[in-house]
Amino acid sequence: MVTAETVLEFQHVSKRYRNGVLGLDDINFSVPKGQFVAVVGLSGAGKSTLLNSVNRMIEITNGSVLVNGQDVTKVRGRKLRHMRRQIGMIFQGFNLVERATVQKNVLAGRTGYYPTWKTLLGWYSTQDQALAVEQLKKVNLVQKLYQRADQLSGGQKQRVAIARTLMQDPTLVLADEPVASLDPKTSTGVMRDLYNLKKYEKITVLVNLHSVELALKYADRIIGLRDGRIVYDRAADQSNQAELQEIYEHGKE
Ligand SMILES: Nc1ncnc2c1ncn2[C@@H]1O[C@H](COP(=O)(O)OP(=O)(O)OP(=O)(O)O)[C@@H](O)[C@H]1O
Repeated sequence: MVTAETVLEFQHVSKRYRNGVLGLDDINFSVPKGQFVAVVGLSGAGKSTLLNSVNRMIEITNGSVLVNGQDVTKVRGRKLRHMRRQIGMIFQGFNLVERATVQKNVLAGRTGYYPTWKTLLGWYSTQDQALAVEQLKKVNLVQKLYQRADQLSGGQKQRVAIARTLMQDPTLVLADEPVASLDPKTSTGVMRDLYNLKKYEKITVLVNLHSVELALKYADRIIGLRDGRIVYDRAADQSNQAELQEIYEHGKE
């Protein structure tokens, strides 16, 4: 049921790819405001398909996805652009403009608020430039403001991506394997920054993770996928490693 506090809701969502593969098979769940959800499962279980169906990077074939009560499958044009502003995305590969400065990369998060010609010319208000500094402070990277992105470590790049997302002022952040290419210590730092989005900004976070250990450590709730279906959905503090292991058994692989 959708309440005023529900940020994300999947209602009977299925996705069949053109080759016949059922990426998602009747997915139902809702996420209240400020919850940190980890989605775990084997490679090919449907985690990316699930995440990408929220901001319409893929089109679902059945059901509805609601963000803040609005059915994302029904919005077009300006409304779609507006809806996408509410959804921040964090990727495994960071998706920064490597040759641009940290400042430019963070300001790019504001793109949805400007006409395209202004962003192409790099015209951002002084207010937004100050905001970029504020966001970088939150991820402890303000000292890198004028450094080029390609000079940063993987962990620093992901934190720039988090600051960029904050510029959007999102209500929901989706992170697809955000720490998959980082070492364990750096991963912990990035996970903590994601956790802080929930803690200090009350942002709802949905993160695809390979690591059950990280899911148990940072998430409020763990959703397990297998062959496109939800096979596990429980609070993290009521979960244990042995039960979670079940998600990884009996799969196709
Ligand atoms: N564009 C596509 N066309 C056809 N089938 C696809 C496509 N993308 C994904 N699939 C299939 O859909 C299923 C779910 O894939 P998905 O990438 O969502 O899984 P995942 O859990 O994110 O895996 P990984 O961790 O490897 O990214 C898999 O069987 C996959 O092969």
